[in-house]
Amino acid sequence: MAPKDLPILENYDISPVTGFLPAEEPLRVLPDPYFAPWEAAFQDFNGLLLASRLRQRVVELPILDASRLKTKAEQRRAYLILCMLSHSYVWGKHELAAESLPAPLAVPWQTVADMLEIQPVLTHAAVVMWNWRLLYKDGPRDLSNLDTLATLSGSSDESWFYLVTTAIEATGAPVLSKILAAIQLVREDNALAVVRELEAIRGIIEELVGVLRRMFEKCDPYVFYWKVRPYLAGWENMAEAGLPNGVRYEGVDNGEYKKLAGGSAAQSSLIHALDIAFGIEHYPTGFRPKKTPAAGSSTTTASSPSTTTTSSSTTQTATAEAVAESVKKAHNSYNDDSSSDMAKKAASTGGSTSNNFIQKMRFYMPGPHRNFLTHLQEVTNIRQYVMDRAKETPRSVEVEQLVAVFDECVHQIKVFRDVHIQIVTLYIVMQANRGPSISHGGFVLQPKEKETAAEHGNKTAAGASDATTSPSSGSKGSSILYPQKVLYGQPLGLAKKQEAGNDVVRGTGGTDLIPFLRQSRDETNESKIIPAPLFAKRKASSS
Ligand code: HEM
Repeated sequence: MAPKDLPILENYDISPVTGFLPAEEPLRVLPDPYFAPWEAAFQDFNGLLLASRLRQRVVELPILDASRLKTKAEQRRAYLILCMLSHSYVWGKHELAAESLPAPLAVPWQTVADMLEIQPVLTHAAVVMWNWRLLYKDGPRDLSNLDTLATLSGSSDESWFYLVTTAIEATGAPVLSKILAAIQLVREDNALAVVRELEAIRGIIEELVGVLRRMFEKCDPYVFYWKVRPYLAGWENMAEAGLPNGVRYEGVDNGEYKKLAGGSAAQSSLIHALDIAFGIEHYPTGFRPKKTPAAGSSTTTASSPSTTTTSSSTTQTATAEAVAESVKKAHNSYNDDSSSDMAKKAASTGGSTSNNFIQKMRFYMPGPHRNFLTHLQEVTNIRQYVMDRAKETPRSVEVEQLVAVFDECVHQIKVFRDVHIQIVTLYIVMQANRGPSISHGGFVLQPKEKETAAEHGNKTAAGASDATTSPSSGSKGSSILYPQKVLYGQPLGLAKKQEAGNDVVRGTGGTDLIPFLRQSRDETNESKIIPAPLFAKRKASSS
């Protein structure tokens, strides 16, 4: 049977030059004056939020007909506006979270999300891929020439946070054509040419690591954790933040609650494409399939996630639908299960599960990009080829080179994940452990804390204005000099101080963050053809 055709990037809304980023700069304003009320609210929304008047402004908005958005560029601009206004509305500024989103936002948001085949919740696509402009029109898409169109907090730290990620997408763009070229060369059994493509890919991944490291330069971890991250949160696993059921979208699906995860670069199709190209598989946290290191290679005893097993004879559309369904199932199932339950389930079914957080993140990508990943999964062959050639005895120089460069690529993805873990440790774990520098963490007091304060006869504690004499959940009194010692009960949103002795910090999807990220890194490392310890030894001796 003839192998399935390789995907053509342009058919999936992907540019060979800019990758998953649109080839043209995102629109700075919607051209149709009909949408002027949205643009006006968007222009003012940072100020309205600060003045606690955004919610009032939102309910005054008309319910506009989003089907009038004709081009993809217009739909993306509208989606960005509606994502930022809606997350600002739900989380507020020093306000209790709102569990109902008014129709002027909810109705068009759902319509635009359907048009883009994405979810009506803030995503990586909104804030990273469709939220940039070039400072100099003819300049590069890198950190010397990029600015954001909007931020939720109005801070340059938030801009940098998005722009580093935008620059990663731009830097990684050429990798997509090279992956496809390598797959074609494998089909032609042209090992030497595959080596050349992989060398180029290795160089690009190294560049990605370089850009990622620049996060530390201009994004302050405190600002990120306490002022930005709370707004990126979605409404899944947010009971503690006051949204146990998610958010009701008024005028949509009979006003049913939706539980949707918030924005995360785990939704970056670029990183998913690299994982697929190099055969890196991820499993639920706590569940690791057994490895059988044989002849310098490693194979998993667990069956692959469902996306890897789709028959290549099915039509592209049917396959895309099947996989969309499987991603949806992974999403729902992930919502229902804790990661340890999933691990048990995975173990009891011989490891056959696709309920991994990373897999679930495809649900939050734009439809064409998700479909591209599905197609790529169906044709990926590089890893299998390198493994097969590695079994040859004796190995030719060419095969030695092939194995070495394949492992170098995987190693760079592993280094990317190492740096990412350092970032998450500084930007999330350490901030959560230190606590906020104002005692209420910048969040509104919840009624029960006010009552508790009143019961204690401490009048000033009920207001957030005086941090010097307030009671806290943990310690007695505080000093304005050492405010980080004291928190008023549970602050809202994702930003919260860790309780002493509790070292579990959770991600937006409810994952136990560090074990999840470490496992993802280790799964990468273990995907080398030459087992990782041997690879390290060889690398040390060659340098
Ligand atoms: C301040 C910077 C960053 C922070 C604090 C951060 C935080 C996180 C967190 C908490 C997760 C766990 C999943 C979740 O709950 O969303 C995650 C996953 C992930 N992040 Fe980031 N991230 C940052 C920057 C980036 C950048 C620039 C990229 C580049 C594309 C990236 C790519 C990923 C990927 C691919 C995952 C999925 C896990 C994996 O594949 O190993 N992150 N990140």
